[in-house]
Amino acid sequence: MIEVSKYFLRYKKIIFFIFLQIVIIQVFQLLKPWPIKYIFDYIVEEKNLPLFHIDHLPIDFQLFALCIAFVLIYFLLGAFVLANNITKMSFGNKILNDIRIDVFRKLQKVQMSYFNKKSVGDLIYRAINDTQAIQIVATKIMFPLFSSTILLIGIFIVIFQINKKLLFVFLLTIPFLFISISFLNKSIYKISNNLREKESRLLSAIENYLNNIFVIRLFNMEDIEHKKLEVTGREALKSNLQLNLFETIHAWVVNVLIALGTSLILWIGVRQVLNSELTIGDLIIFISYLESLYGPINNISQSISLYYESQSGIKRILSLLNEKEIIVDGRKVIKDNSIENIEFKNVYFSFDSKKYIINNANFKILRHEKVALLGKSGSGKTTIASLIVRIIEPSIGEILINNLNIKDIKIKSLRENICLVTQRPIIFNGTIFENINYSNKSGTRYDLDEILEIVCLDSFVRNLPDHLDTQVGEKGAKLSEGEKQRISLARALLTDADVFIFDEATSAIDKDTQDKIFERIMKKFEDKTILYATHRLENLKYCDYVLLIKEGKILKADKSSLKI
Ligand SMILES: Nc1ncnc2c1ncn2[C@@H]1O[C@H](COP(=O)(O)OP(=O)(O)OP(=O)(O)O)[C@@H](O)[C@H]1O
Repeated sequence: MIEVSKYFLRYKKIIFFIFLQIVIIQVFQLLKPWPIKYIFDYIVEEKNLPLFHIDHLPIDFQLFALCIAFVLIYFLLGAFVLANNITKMSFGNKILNDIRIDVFRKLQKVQMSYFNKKSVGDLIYRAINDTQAIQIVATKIMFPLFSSTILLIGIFIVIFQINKKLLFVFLLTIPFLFISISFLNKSIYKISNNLREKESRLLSAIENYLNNIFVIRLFNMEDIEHKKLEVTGREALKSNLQLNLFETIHAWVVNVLIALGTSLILWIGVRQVLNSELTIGDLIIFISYLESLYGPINNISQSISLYYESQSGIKRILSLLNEKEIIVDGRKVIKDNSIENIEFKNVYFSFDSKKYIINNANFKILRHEKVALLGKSGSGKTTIASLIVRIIEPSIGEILINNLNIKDIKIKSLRENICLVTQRPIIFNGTIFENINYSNKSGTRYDLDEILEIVCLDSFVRNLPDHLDTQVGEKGAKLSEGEKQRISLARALLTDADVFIFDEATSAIDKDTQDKIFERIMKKFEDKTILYATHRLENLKYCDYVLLIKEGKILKADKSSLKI
C-alpha cells in the first residue's frame, strides 16, 4: 500500500475536496428522516415545532415548511452525490492514467529478456486490468470506507441519544457479521487471484491465435487451436463462476445477519412505543437509520472483499513497476554528427546466462566507414546491432562510443545519432506518408521525393490512386514484404542520424532493386557511418571491410579475401 500511496499523494487537494463532500453528504443522510419525525411528533399531535423559533406560525405553514425541508434535503443530497461522483470519477481516471503511463514507461526500460519471460497477453492484462485494481482502491475502497465510517459514527451518536438499549442490541450483530465476512473474504481472495491468472492466460491464447491465424489455416490446425482456446476459456469461466458463487453466498450471509439484527430491534422498539417509552417519530428515525445503518456495514464488508480482490492485481502491477533488470539511462549527450568511433571491448552476451551468443567481441568501427556484418543465420548479427543501440546490454565487457561507455550516454541521444533498421519491418496502421514521416518529430510535411527514389518506392507510390496517402492496413497488410522493408528504410533515412545500421533491411527485396538501393544509399550517405548485416556474399561489394561472425567470435576480414 505504501508504494501505491504515491499515486494518491499527487492529488492531495482533490482527495481533501472529496472527503469534504462526503462529510456534507452524510450530514444530509442523517437529516433525511427528521422532517417526518417532526411531522409525527409535533404536527400530528398539534404541538408547535421547537425548531427555529417558529412556534408562533400557523400549523399549516409549519407542515408546509417541513414538507419543503424534506424535499430540499433530498434535492441537496442528490446534488452533492452527483458532484461527489464526478469528482471521484475524474480522480479515479487520473490515477488510472498515471499508473498506465508508469507501466508503459517501465516497459520501455526493462531489459528485453523480460519479454522472453512474459507473454504479450499477460502484459496487456497487466496494463489494462491490473492497473484498475489501484483505481478500485481509490474509488471503491478508500472513499466508501470513509463515507461509511462517517455515517456509522453519526448514526451511533444519534441513536445513542434516542435509545441506548436498542443500540446495544444492534451492536451485538456486528461481530457475527465481521467474522463470517472475513472467513468468506479469504476464499474470495484465492479465487480472484486464480481468475486473474486464468484471464491473462486466455488473453495470451487469443492474442496468439489472432497473430498466427495464417499459419493455423495453412496447417489445418483450426480444430486443435479452437480446442485449446475452449479449454483455456472454460478454465477462466470456471473461476469466474466460483467467484460469483462466493460473492452471492457472501451477500446472502450478510443479508440474513442484517435481517436477524433488524427483527430483534423491531421486536424491542415496537414494544417500547406501545409502553410509551419511545415516540413514533423516534421509531421512524430509528427504522430509517436501521436501513441506512446496515448500508455502511455492507459497504465496509464489500470494501474489504474488494481490497482482497484488488491485492492480486496490485501485486502484479508492483512486480512489473519494481522490476530490477532495467536499462539505466546515461547522462552524457552525443553532439549531432560527432560519432568518431564505435568500439566493442571484450564483449560477451547471453540471453539466458548459460550460453554466450557473442563471445569476446573486439572491434572498432571508425567514422564514415562502410562495414558489412557477415554471418550465417543465427550467428548473432541482430544481437550486435541491438547491443549498439542499447536494446540489450553486454553481459560482460564494454561498448564505447567516442571512447565513452555506452551506459553513460543518454539513450535518447544515442538513438537519435544511431539509427537501426530492423530485419522485420515495423509498419503501423495508417498511410504510407505517416509511416515514413514517423521519425520526423517536427510535424512538418517533408517532401519525400528524394527518399522515395533512393529506396525505389517512387514509381510504386506514383501508381497508387492515393499516392502517399494510401492506407497500408493493420501491420502493413496491404503491402508486400519488400515494400514494407523499403518504407521502413525510408523512415530511417529521413532521420538525421550519424550512423545507420541496416540489419538485413533489404532481405525481401529482389537483387536488382536491392543493388540500386545500396548504390544510392552509399552515394547519398557517403559521409555517414554504415554497418549492414547480411548473409549474402554478393552484398559485400558496398563495404570497406567485413566483420565476420562465427560461433560468437568476430573477425575483421578483407572483402577480397572472401569469395563474392
Ligand atoms: N530473445 C531471445 N532469447 C533467446 N535467444 C535468442 C533471442 N533472440 C535471439 N536469440 C538467439 O540468439 C542467437 C543469435 O540471434 P540473432 O538474431 O542475433 O542472429 P542473426 O545472425 O541476426 O540471425 P538471422 O540472420 O537469422 O537474422 C540465435 O541462436 C537465436 O536463437
